[in-house]
Amino acid sequence: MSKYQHIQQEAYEANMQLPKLGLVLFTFGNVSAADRSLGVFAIKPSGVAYEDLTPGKMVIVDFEGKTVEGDLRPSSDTLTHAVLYKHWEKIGGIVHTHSTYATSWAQSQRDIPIFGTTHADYNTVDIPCAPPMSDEMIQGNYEHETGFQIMNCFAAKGLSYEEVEMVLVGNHAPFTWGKNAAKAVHNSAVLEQVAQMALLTEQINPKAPRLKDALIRKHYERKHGPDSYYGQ
Ligand SMILES: O=C(CO)[C@@H](O)[C@@H](O)COP(=O)(O)O
Repeated sequence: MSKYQHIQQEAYEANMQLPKLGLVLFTFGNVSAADRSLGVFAIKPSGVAYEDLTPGKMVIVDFEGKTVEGDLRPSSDTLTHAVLYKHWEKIGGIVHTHSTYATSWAQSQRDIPIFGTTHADYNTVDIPCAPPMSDEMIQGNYEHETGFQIMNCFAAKGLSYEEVEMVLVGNHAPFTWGKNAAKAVHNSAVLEQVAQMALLTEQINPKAPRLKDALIRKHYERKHGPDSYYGQ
């Protein structure tokens, strides 16, 4: 019996939500669940179909990206997860998908504008898109650099990972996170819905106005409590 079975179970259950929510095709995407007291996370094995997953197949990795337990190869995005766990100390779960609408915004290299209250319930800012990798980063370790691509974007925009729990990686696809894997999966589903609504909004009315800040504040604080608004 693995001493990591608790996070293997958490990661397994969260991974199995991705196809149920329509967020992945085939073996796309991956979810991880961390145990900070042990300094490790459990992550989906690379290239394994969701229907073939079991809790025991989740690979245990430390925050340096080194496999601690497991015979299967961890997800190809493992180093991105490891960088974020190492530097963003409050997150307990991370999701990466190639969900259609969020990925289309990521490929367009645009932030998702805040057009409505669905978005405002979860974020008071446009959902950020991290600029594509520099030539120098591309020559480096791609998955490792993706973690820094995300953190550099948040630093440049003055965003807190504890307030905004989602990002589009330019020319790639979305990553979301949260206090645990289930919350990160919830954020991935919300991101995909908001991305689809925003695309349709712009198609219906290319001049659709952004939501007024006063209404963003009202909606966000209704859900997250007074003085929780952090603005654009
Ligand atoms: O981002 C990508 C590919 O661009 C990955 O999420 C996707 O292919 C899934 O890879 P893994 O099976 O997790 O190694």
